[in-house]
Amino acid sequence: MQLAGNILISLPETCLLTTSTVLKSYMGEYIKRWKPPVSPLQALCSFLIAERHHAAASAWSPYIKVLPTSYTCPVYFSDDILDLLPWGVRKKASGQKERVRELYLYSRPFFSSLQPLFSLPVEDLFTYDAFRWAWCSVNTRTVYMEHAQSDCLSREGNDYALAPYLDLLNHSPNVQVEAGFNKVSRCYEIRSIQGCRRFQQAFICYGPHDNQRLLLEYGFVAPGNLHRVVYVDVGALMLCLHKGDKQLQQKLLFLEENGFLSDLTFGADGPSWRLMTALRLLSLRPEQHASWKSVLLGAAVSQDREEWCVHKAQTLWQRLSDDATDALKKLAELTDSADQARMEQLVVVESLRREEQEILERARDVLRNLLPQPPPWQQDGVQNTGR
Ligand SMILES: C[S@@+](CC[C@H](N)C(=O)[O-])C[C@H]1O[C@@H](n2cnc3c(N)ncnc32)[C@H](O)[C@@H]1O
Repeated sequence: MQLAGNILISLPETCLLTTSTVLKSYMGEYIKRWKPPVSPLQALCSFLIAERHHAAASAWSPYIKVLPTSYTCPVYFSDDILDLLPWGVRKKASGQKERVRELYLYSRPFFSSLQPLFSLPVEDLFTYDAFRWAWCSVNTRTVYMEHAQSDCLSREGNDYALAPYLDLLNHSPNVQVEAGFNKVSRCYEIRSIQGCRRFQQAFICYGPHDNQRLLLEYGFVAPGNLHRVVYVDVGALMLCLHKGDKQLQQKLLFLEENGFLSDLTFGADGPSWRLMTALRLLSLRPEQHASWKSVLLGAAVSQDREEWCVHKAQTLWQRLSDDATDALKKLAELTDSADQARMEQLVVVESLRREEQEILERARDVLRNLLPQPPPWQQDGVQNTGR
């Protein structure tokens, strides 16, 4: 039985951990005094680290105790595991790791100012490891809740709320919910719209995310995700292009200016429209310059250019497929000597790569059908009788 329209969970405002909680706490005065103001994210991370240290003495202890002690998000990955990711998400993950470390280094003077609150040296408490844990706790578990800007905090987004108990809900791409703070009941409410069934595990949807985004932000992959795709990066695209094309740079610039050099993908239903459109533009001969604009609007130019595009898509497909197979081989080698934490990270990466392989398998069949089929007597296993 569907639970459409029913409230799945309603959490009173007093149970939410937000920047208001932090500003009203023992840490509030320190934050208010600090210049330039710390960001809402820094404030929440600092508070989580301090509360974890206070253990049973903290009012938030029942919550902190059930938080994961470590995460399978890429900020925890060592370089050899990052190297197993597809190019685009690897680049984003490395950037994210760098930003978290920079934020930690930037926050250290503020952490030092908190020394009067602790008997232990703050350097032993506010370590990079603790900061990374707090950052992942905020990044993977907060719900969106707008707050009024506070003069004591920097102007960066102040829309985080840690919501104990409510944050136990896992993600499913197949459900629809409505979530938000109800100003009348003063509760954070999640209402089921579609996909939740009585007596079954309740899921919520974190957003229409593909698997790379889920891995990057939440440290997991959803098998069979209806938003799953395999990305084609510009580097791979360049490798399969004809270097003798004198208009190549001009074409690439034109594609970039029109937003056609990103989000080029293969899905289970084959190469995306954007990928085929970019290839179509790249396929044009010098004398077809007049067709550039119409191609971006979806026009096909000629049968031989269409075939060129499908062949290039097949070359790209092969590269992506080889890359996934290669990564899975290397992954198997690392698994042999992995401890539990690394093993959990490898399982997530393996799951991403296997999903990729499955998408590509399906895309291959679609690609085959895009080429004109040879007459029956030229197909494998069919004898031409000469009649
Ligand atoms: C808001 S928490 C959900 C509760 C979490 N499962 C727990 O036990 O604390 C988000 C985290 O749960 C995990 N998660 C959520 N949905 C998942 C899913 N469909 N499959 C695997 N892990 C999932 C991921 O580790 C993610 O970062």
